[in-house]
Amino acid sequence: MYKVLVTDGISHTGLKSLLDHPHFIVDRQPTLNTEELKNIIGTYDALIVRSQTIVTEELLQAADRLHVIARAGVGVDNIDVNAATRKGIIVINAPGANTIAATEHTLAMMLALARKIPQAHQKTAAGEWDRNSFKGVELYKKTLGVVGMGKIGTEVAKRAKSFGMNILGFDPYLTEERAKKLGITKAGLDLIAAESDFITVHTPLTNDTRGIINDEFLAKTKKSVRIVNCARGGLINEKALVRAIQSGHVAGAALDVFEKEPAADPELLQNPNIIVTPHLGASTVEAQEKVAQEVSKEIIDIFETQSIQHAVNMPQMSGETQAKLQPYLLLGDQIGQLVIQLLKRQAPGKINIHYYGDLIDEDTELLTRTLLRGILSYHLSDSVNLINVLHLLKEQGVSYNVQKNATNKGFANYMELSVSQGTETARIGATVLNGYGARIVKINEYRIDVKPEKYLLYIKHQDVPGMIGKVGSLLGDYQINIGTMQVGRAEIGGEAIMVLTLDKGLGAEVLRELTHIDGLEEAQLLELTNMDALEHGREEPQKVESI
Ligand SMILES: NC(=O)c1ccc[n+]([C@@H]2O[C@H](COP(=O)([O-])OP(=O)(O)OC[C@H]3O[C@@H](n4cnc5c(N)ncnc54)[C@H](O)[C@@H]3O)[C@@H](O)[C@H]2O)c1
Ligand SMILES: O=C(O)CC[C@@H](O)C(=O)O
Repeated sequence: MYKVLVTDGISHTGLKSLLDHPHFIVDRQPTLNTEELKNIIGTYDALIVRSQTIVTEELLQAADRLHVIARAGVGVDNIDVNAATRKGIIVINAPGANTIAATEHTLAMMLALARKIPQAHQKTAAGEWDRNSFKGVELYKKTLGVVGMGKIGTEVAKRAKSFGMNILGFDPYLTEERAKKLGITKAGLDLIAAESDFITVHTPLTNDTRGIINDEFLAKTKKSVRIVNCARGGLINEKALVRAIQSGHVAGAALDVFEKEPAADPELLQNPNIIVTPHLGASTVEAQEKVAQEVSKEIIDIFETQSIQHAVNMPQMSGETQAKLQPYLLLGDQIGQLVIQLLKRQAPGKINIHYYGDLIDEDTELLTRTLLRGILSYHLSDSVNLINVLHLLKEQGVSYNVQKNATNKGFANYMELSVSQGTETARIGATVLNGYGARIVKINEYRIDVKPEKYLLYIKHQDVPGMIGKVGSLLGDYQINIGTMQVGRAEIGGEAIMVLTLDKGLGAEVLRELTHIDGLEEAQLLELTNMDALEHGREEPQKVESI
């Protein structure tokens, strides 16, 4: 059973798939304080939060079992993602599930700002019939500057166009072609400042975007500009905004998000030209159901099938790419494990990965992480996973290099992994053969054809007659059944290797006896101890013996 802790107000209906699932226990605790959360987090496998719960490094230190943190929404700025990554915890979100809600809230705020609706409502509700103080402005034929043309920015732009607005869009990823298709103008920040009657921000809060609307920017804006922020507090420098409104340069602002939440600054909250909502952008029945549904489904997928779609600390890939890469991922983990054993269990110093043939057209980042995890897992066991593997490599001072090559090395797809320490290098080449499955086709400089199995006996020997018989007979004496046997040699009569798949493992005694055979130089049992786990998603510690 997996235990899931749900903090913050998350839609009950949206959590249904988790609540009904026989493998999950869901615990809803929306009112925990930091200390209470820290005291109980150690017993949970997954945590679902909205924006209120702050997931700090300190909290994560107590999260011994935590495998997934799910943000039922988009922004993950309430989660210390780096600390989660270091701990190997997957952080997922639900991008897109609240796009429409946030878009509609932005438009509602823009219209309310233009027509002073909250101010008019307040006075009218208080019994005053004032038809003179609330003359607004129209959106029609006005220019809207959209900073951040991602999902929400784009939807806002589309809807604002239907009001007859001219749209200027700024986003490093906005191409001329997409701008043209949307019927908007691709602009820089300076043009947005100079031309816009309304400006709305829709970027995440990053080092680059913090204070993107500041004194300097506001000084370049048109007089009477109106500003909307339904993205993240901190994108607008609040002090600068208040100054610009007080001076009469900026006509007003509509804010759903604040530098500090809950917002308390009276200069903002009591300013007659600023309208505010308490971070309600995503607060619709539909959006809340959808974010909860999406993260629930993904949590089930992660624990039940290891498929991850929306991790913010993992490479993203489509389901189609994931399905295509699946056989390579399994093989990648296996050759990662084997290559480090071939290096005689030394810690890796340098790792080289080469992809050839069909693989060069795929997004191989996840495959690379899988290979690297296979290597590191020998020494670090299950503390290494696809999330923290790059961090751990860096921490261990291990460098890795990935190259893609269009030549096919005789196979439709081929990957080669080499690991070095000092002057020693171990190398494995592998492929997935259409209709036949995974094969190891190279070990060091020797060509071979071996299907990866749980127990592989690797023997280095002189290429002399009788060697196969002697090895077979000794293993027979110990009741060790041989599944397959493959030999590879560089030249007749020179050095050669033999790789046998065995039905069971063998101990140091057998290995020692093998090395007593004349002409047999080295015998090593290579063991893939997580074969079952790889297929079913659990990992077990590894054990290897060699002589
Ligand atoms: N108020 C709410 O309740 C609410 C609800 C949903 C989302 N949000 C917030 O809205 C924002 C946008 O969400 P989204 O789903 O559209 O995200 P998104 O990732 O689809 O889009 C963000 C866009 O910002 C762009 N960007 C990044 N840095 C930039 C920069 N320096 N200048 C210009 N553009 C830059 C990116 O290229 C990207 O296209 C996020 O901050 C999100 O957290 C708020
Ligand atoms: O959970 C919320 O209500 C806030 C959501 C929003 O800020 C987001 O980034 O998705």
